Amino acid sequence: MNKLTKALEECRVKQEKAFIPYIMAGDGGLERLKSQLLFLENGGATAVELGIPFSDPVADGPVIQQAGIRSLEEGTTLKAILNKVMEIKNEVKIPIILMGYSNSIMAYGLKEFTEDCLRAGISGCIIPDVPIEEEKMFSAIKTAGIVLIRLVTLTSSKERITEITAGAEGFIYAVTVNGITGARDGFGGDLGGYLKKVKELSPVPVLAGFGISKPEHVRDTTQFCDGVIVGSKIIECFETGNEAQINELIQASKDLVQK
Ligand SMILES: O=P(O)(O)OC[C@@H](O)[C@@H](O)c1c[nH]c2ccccc12
Repeated sequence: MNKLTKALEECRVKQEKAFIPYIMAGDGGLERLKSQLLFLENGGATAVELGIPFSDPVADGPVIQQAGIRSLEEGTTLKAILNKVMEIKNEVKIPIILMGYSNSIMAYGLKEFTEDCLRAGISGCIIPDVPIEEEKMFSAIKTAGIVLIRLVTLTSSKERITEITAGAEGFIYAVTVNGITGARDGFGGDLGGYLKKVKELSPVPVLAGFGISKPEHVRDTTQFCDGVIVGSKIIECFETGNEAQINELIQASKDLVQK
């Protein structure tokens, strides 16, 4: 079974919510990657979403854009990221999901990308600018047993959510805001209703992401779904040396909540 799917299944059995932190590969240099991944693994994260820095990141807010710029200035390339993951894969056990825009993968070459991902033990990919209609172009990734994570948004209709969740693998990424990534104080609208709707339709776990930055956000959202993804806040904590706050966020996902 795919390592990510297995980790999510273990959360379900333990009645815990999944917690997936996002970090930008190469932010602070790729030498930092191993210690960051091990810190997150030891803190109890379920998996890690590892960002590929890109010059034109359409969905990224200021914190992630800046992290991407720092990483590019370090000279980080997708090749170097995959080589680094390959090098540390026996020490880092946590499933890794690569997150990047389609251009980076196309430029690398799909076949070579898939082979290198397999060698590096990558469990999943998130390619947010690829709608399901174009997923076929990336089917080599799926065929290799690496899950392609699909996203739904607040503006997706019930019909669209039904199409997206049918045949979904790994988990469904339920975007919780209309906008770009970044910490926010709270969420508008009927977030609970939206997450419940996605959960009802999805055959795989549903994880909420975008704007989650406080333990109460984690608790508020996980009442209605199977876990969370936190990016900007994690990047900020690593940058300011406030790692304790990362552990608090992860712990919030382990507080048992009644569904
Ligand atoms: O940073 P936030 O608001 O906590 O959101 C998670 C997000 O950063 C991460 O999953 C992500 C980074 N870039 C993306 C682009 C599209 C979808 C998701 C992402």
